[in-house]
Amino acid sequence: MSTAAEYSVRLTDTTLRDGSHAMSHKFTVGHVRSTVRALDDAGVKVIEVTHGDGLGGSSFNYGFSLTPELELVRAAVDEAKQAKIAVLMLPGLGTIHDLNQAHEAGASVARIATHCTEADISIQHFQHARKLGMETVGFLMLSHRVSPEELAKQGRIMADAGCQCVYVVDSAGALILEDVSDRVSALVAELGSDAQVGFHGHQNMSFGVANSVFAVRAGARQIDGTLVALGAGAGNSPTEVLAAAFDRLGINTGVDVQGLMAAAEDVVKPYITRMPVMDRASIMQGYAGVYSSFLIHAERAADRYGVPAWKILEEVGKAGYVGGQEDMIVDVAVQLAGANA
Ligand SMILES: CC[C@H](O)CC(=O)C(=O)O
Ligand SMILES: [Mn+2]
Repeated sequence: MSTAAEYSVRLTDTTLRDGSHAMSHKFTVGHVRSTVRALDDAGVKVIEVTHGDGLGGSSFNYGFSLTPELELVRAAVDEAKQAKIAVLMLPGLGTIHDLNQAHEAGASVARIATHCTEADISIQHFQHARKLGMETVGFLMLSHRVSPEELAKQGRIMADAGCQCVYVVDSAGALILEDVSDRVSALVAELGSDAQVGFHGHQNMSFGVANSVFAVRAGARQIDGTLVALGAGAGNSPTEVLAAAFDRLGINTGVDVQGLMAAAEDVVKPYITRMPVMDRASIMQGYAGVYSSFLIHAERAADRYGVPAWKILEEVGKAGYVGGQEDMIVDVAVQLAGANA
């Protein structure tokens, strides 16, 4: 293992994508411009801007965006002086057509996300993004659901398709320390120089930053965060804390730590309508291994059917539902309400 001073890591900020879940997809062009300006000035190299569920996510099932996402992407591209603008896409929810439009709007990084056992559905999207000249990142979501060895095999599928960095995505905030480093190490061993490895953490059990340190020490070279932890579930690893902690550990990120603290405090905090919190429902997501973006859906179902959100999420965890099965949350709530009656 190398010493901390040898590490160099690229931070990707996804306040304007994962944070969209916590904002009920109500970002405005003004939010995007002020956030991109602050992140760009602080030296963050990649800024993700999309509906919380990726390109094409604005829908009845996932929640409608207040502002069309291409308008937000264009504003971000216009505002950024040095940062690349990234978009996220889940094959099936978004299509190649959406990717083309995002590219035309100026996005230069394509982040393609699949469930951790379904990497094969991303092949044509990586191939296409590379043809467009975009940088590519692969998201293996709910990474806690499979062993490090299985995750590495899925990463190999993405890398062979043209993915340049495969992420261990802790969508449920369920991974704890060595759970992360074991997965990152397995991917690093499998991918070698074919692709980098990244880590995307959630705070449901408060491990986002510590897990990111473990990821870096195991060889991850791209790390995600959001300002003020704004994101699904109890939120993401806070970018400003990642920057400060990495700086103290001698992990080079090239960002302005004070600038990010100011961005969090003065730019993002004032517009947050719902602060990410570790409460019974979000902690249950980490504990039971439930997709973080299910939180708001579970809270709505809880209000409607009179059963606690944490209980719905506990049952959703037992059932093992994955992203895309949001409608099953209502089903679980109805069952619980029926059992209570
Ligand atoms: C839209 C997919 C999801 O929110 C991606 C992600 O950030 C995660 O799985 O944590
Ligand atoms: Mn996330």
